Amino acid sequence: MTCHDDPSSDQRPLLETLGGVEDLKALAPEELPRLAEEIRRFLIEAVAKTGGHIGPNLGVVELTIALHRVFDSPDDPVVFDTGHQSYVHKILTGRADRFDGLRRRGGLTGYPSRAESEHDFVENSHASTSLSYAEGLAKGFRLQKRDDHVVAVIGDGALTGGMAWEALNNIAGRDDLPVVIVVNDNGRSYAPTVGGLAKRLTGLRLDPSYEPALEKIKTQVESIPVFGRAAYSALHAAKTGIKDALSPQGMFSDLGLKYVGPIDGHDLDELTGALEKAKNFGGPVLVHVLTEKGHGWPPARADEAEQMHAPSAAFDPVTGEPLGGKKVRWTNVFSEALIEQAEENERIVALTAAMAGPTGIAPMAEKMPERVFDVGIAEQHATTSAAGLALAGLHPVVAVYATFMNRAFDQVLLDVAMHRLPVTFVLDRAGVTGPDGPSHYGMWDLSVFRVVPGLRMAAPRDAVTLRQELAEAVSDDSGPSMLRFPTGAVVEEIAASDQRHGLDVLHEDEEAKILVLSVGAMASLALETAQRLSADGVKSIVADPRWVDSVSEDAVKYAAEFDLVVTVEDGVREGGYGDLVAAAMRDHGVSAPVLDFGIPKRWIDNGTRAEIFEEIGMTADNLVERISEAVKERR
Ligand SMILES: Cc1ncc(C[n+]2csc(CCOP(=O)(O)OP(=O)(O)O)c2C)c(N)n1
Ligand SMILES: CC(=O)[C@@H](O)[C@H](O)COP(=O)(O)O
Ligand SMILES: [Mg+2]
Repeated sequence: MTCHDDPSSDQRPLLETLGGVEDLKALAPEELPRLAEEIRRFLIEAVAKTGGHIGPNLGVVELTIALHRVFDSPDDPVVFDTGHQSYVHKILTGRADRFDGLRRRGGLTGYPSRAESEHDFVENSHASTSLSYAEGLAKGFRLQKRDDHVVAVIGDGALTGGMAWEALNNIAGRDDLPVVIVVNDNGRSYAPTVGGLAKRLTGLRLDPSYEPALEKIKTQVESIPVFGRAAYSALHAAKTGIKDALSPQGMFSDLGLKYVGPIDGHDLDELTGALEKAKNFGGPVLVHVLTEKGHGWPPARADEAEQMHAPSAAFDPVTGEPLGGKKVRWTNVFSEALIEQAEENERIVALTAAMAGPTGIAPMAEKMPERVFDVGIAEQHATTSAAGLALAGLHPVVAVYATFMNRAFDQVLLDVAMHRLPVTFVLDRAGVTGPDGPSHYGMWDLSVFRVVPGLRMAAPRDAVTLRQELAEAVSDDSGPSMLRFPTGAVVEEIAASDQRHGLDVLHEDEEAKILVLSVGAMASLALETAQRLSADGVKSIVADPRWVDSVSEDAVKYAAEFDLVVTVEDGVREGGYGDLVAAAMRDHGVSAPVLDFGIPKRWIDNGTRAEIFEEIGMTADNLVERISEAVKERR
């Protein structure tokens, strides 16, 4: 343990002296601003190499320092909502030396990880869950007569998710729960947070009667020689108390929640005072902390669109500019195609759950602001609001990441499909994504949504089919439709040589005895496999079904002409397209075996998309080997 009595005694970077939270608690208060500065510099240098959530984490440096000095993690669990802002927490809990592998296979994950540390609790990267975890933990502590606290750090964006309010209702219903809710209010999700809640929070943040008054007091009092700081910290307590009285906190206190704030989330003294107060309150309390996303780093602050929320690749540590070339991504093609469709059809409107930029909706919002709706991080509401828009005679397009669509299954099934409403869902990041880990893989949609009666599902294989299938979807008003495509760069065209039995033929050997059905972007892998098989004298046809929610009788009869049917999909194998084809063939008495390649039903650690495909055998080497074996067995 390094002596911290006299900060000047040890000029080593403080960060290097921190082995864990105990070392942090041993630091003198006057050393903390230097530590915060070191952490900021460390974050920028480290995340610039790997990509990651630099903006959100620069915003919680002081907050996380204060949290770990006031509370006793892990006895007092600190639960981070969404978890993308937990890098500082990882640094302070002894993992600074592992950031060179951030978000990389075998390295530090970009979210809390129980395998990494006893200080980590929630690994799910989906927003708005933290308060429910905290409420459950606190009830468990009460039952076990534990007198520890539970701290939940939830962003203003995550607070727009309905589940957070379900939890708040329960937390506020019991005044004995030792829950400290820290609302990390930076006014942003990616873009500025939307809705009445956001307006209310902004009102509190921008309360003119408070900010300048505070600034004046701070400057005048702190300038008093010798006693200035002591006098100011004494005023702090009084000010926070006065704040409670002055600023109308109806929104939370009406719920029965004790409200503390708003607190300057970059003022360590103020934060510490407020968190100490919350810790000693003895019941559920909400601390409203005002922070800036990207705080302390001009390139992040200057990024109007997203304040460098989540640069997925390396960037220049000085300018923040992305390194590496720009490629045309699936999202870009969708973004342009949506505008083309919307310009031709004024009934088309678009909805996003706080991700207009990442899902490609933003350009349409620029051009047609009255026809684009950002509902906050609220996919369930987005879905049923779209049902309402459809009932009003419009054709809504709901753009979400495939993994986040999971939570709106009931709304898709009953609020949209049972009413046969013309809503088109566009699922970006479908299949294996990579660095964000298993809760971000869009691997369940093909299995989960294909059981929805009347929902048509398309999986485009390239930019051309994305445009075509989006046009087909938004012009079909007979019921709902869903398109899904992966993250990353897109191939402009994988041309079909023929169309037969509702299939696009992409590759055809003469006298082929194997039919390979590839779903969406898996066409490239299927073609590489077929070419390798062909060279070995194993003849096949590769075909793309385009619409993957059903298999026509015509297509099944065609499959009966082959000795072996192979399916390849970027989705969980259980209940996927391969199962659908096998069932359709059984139903029609077609006996050819089906060899189905999909993502195994297990939690797969993060990595690049290629690393994960290698791990699960979604490679031409493995497909060639497995198909060749199957052919040999049939001889
Ligand atoms: C259910 C769900 N929808 C969308 C996302 C994508 N997402 C990740 S972070 C984020 C913004 C979070 O905003 P906030 O909670 O305010 O945290 P901040 O980044 O501002 O600290 C979003 C929309 C998600 N993780 N989960
Ligand atoms: C935390 C979160 O859910 C998003 O920020 C996500 O990390 C973005 O993923 P992409 O990098 O694929 O857009
Ligand atoms: Mg926010």
